[in-house]
Amino acid sequence: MLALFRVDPPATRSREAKCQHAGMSVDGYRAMTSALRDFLDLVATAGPGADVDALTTDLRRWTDRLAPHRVDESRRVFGERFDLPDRGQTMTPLFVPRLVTTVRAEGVARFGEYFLGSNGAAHGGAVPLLFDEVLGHVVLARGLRARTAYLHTEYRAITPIGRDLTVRARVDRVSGRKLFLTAELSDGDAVCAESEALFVELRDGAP
Ligand SMILES: CCCCCCCCCCCCCC(=O)SCCNC(=O)CCNC(=O)[C@H](O)C(C)(C)COP(=O)(O)OP(=O)(O)OC[C@H]1O[C@@H](n2cnc3c(N)ncnc32)[C@H](O)[C@@H]1OP(=O)(O)O
Repeated sequence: MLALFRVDPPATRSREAKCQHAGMSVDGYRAMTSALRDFLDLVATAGPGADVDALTTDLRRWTDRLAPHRVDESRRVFGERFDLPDRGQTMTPLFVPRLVTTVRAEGVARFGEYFLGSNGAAHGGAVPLLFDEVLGHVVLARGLRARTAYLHTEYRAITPIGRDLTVRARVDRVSGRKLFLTAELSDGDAVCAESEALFVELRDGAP
């Protein structure tokens, strides 16, 4: 999981600068992570006939191409593209925000095949991953540096793979540095999962 950082104009500028420095256009980076999501979904769905040896050779070649570009965390782009709906990362299920305010967030979520647990249901660990992401949007919109202290998830029904789902999150209560939030994931009228979380605003100097 990631720590949250204040989103303000200087931070945004530095993120844009990171991409320019890396020679990555806005559209180019978006297309790359989208292609990577598609690839991961297809890896997950591949049957025994897939040409695994050739793919492994190709993948190894791409890995070797990327290896010299490794940079320290402060200069990385993955997950730092706050101008893109998925932050330019593939670690979490897709979340496309429709609305993000300081008190709530709402959007469309989709679990690709990559997140399958079994029998059409998303992996149980992927559901809180989505909630943490969505709640993170609300906390970030408040301009806070905060971290998840707990995230309790109740699984009400299976979370289906490959469908557009609705996810909603809200701030229920604030007490000093503590933010109590709740979130809900639904498939049409059916609630798939609910979550209660505590985010704690970091003390000055906390890593
Ligand atoms: C443009 C928009 C883009 C949006 C992008 C979105 C990006 C999304 C990115 C994804 C986002 C992902 C985000 C992530 O995933 S963040 C990564 C996952 N989380 C962590 O790694 C956190 C690890 N833990 C810590 O760092 C510390 O323990 C924290 C910072 C949480 C508190 O340590 P700190 O030393 O600061 O505080 P304190 O210990 O004095 O406690 C303070 C108060 O809190 C209460 N308390 C603490 N813990 C618990 C607990 N477990 N249950 C109940 N209560 C708890 C405590 O009793 C006390 O209450 P009170 O006595 O004051 O009443």
